[in-house]
Amino acid sequence: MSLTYLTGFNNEHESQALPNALPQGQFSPQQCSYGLYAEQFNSTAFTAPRAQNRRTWLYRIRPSALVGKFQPWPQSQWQTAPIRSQGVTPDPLRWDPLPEPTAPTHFIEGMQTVAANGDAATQVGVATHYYHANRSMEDEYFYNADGELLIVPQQNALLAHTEMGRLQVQPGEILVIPRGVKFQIKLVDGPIRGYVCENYGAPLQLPERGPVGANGYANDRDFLYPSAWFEEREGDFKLLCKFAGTLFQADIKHSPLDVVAWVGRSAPYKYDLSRFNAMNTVTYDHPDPSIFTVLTSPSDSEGTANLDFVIFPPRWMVAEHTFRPPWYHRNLMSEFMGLIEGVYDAKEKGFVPGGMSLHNCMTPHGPEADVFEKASNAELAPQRYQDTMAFMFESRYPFIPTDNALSSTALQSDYAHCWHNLPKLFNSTQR
Ligand SMILES: O=C(O)Cc1cc(O)ccc1O
Ligand SMILES: [Fe+2]
Repeated sequence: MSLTYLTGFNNEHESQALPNALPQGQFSPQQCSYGLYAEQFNSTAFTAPRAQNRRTWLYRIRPSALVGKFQPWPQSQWQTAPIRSQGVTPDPLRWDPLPEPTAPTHFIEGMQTVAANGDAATQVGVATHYYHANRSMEDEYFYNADGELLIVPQQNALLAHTEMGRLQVQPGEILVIPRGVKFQIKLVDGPIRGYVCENYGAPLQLPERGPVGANGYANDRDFLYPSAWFEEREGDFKLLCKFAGTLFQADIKHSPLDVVAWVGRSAPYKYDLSRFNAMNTVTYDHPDPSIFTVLTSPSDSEGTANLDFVIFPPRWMVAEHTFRPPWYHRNLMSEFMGLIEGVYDAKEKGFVPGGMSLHNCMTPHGPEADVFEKASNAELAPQRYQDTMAFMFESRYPFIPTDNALSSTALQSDYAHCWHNLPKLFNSTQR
């Protein structure tokens, strides 16, 4: 399917699916063209500073207020912080890909929470989820009042139908859906799976570039927003939502994806991770992974993110007289990782595409024993890391894994063994 997109991160985009549907010179005319209703959508406070303010004006067939009464929708696998878990542990954790559902399952039904931190009610922290879907959402629509969704497909493309239009996203690309935007996820070429970071905090933004200058990392122009598109569809549908940690459903007699025109900065967007302009050392030592930050959700403490979304893309490694893989380390920040494709440099075995790992605050980790041995003795010719894409959801708040994730058959019982045969190399008589 060929979709058209608008380019530029956080621009005030505008788009209309019918000519002259978008009012000119004002947002709220006495009567909108085509008999549309105007609706303001704010995913930041009215009074948020201009640079952070995200709002969109929607011109729609019916206002969002036309919806039935919400009732709880029993769906137990999507959980919300604060999480009370029996199994908190400072041990490093790693999972194989989670088992696929056997029953027909759409994107919201197939969302399983792996870990969460902070408290959604105070707009602090994030949750990490794993999704599977083997069927498209058809008569079900969804929005999340608890946070923004960063979706990282790992298997097969998905098609998002949203209030602002349609976006197709494949493994190697990401999709961000602002808090509150109504959407459906459709299958394109078979069952889908991947990762989600639900961000309860400040919306994701591009990190500063500092002395790197005016270019590099993720470039604004590579972020793609949808063109206006609408459904004029009536029937017996369900609007699902998550609010204050509970999933709800309401009857709705029309498609809520009925926005004919829109203008503003709060809209879903996608980004192709292969566009990331990686910076790295051309001299020596392994820099901190913050050089690979694609998007960040700041917290109230400068430089100490609620969420950093970091990738490990294909790249040249040229550091001289250097141990090139990640060093052994312990970190204030908590690190949740996933692998979209290929092999990750610190872990050649056991961390597989579709798998996950969790190294919480101060949990020591680093290269597995075989990688240490190999990298300590490798000839340091320039080397190209190819066909690989790992990522990290990094947060200042420790991730509390859910009981479901801790009792999953996919949890590896022997992960820490990857370091257990690191030899003692110390020899006080040999420098
Ligand atoms: O632990 C990890 O594998 C992620 C990571 C990668 C890196 O290159 C440096 C630090 C870091 O935490
Ligand atoms: Fe790490």
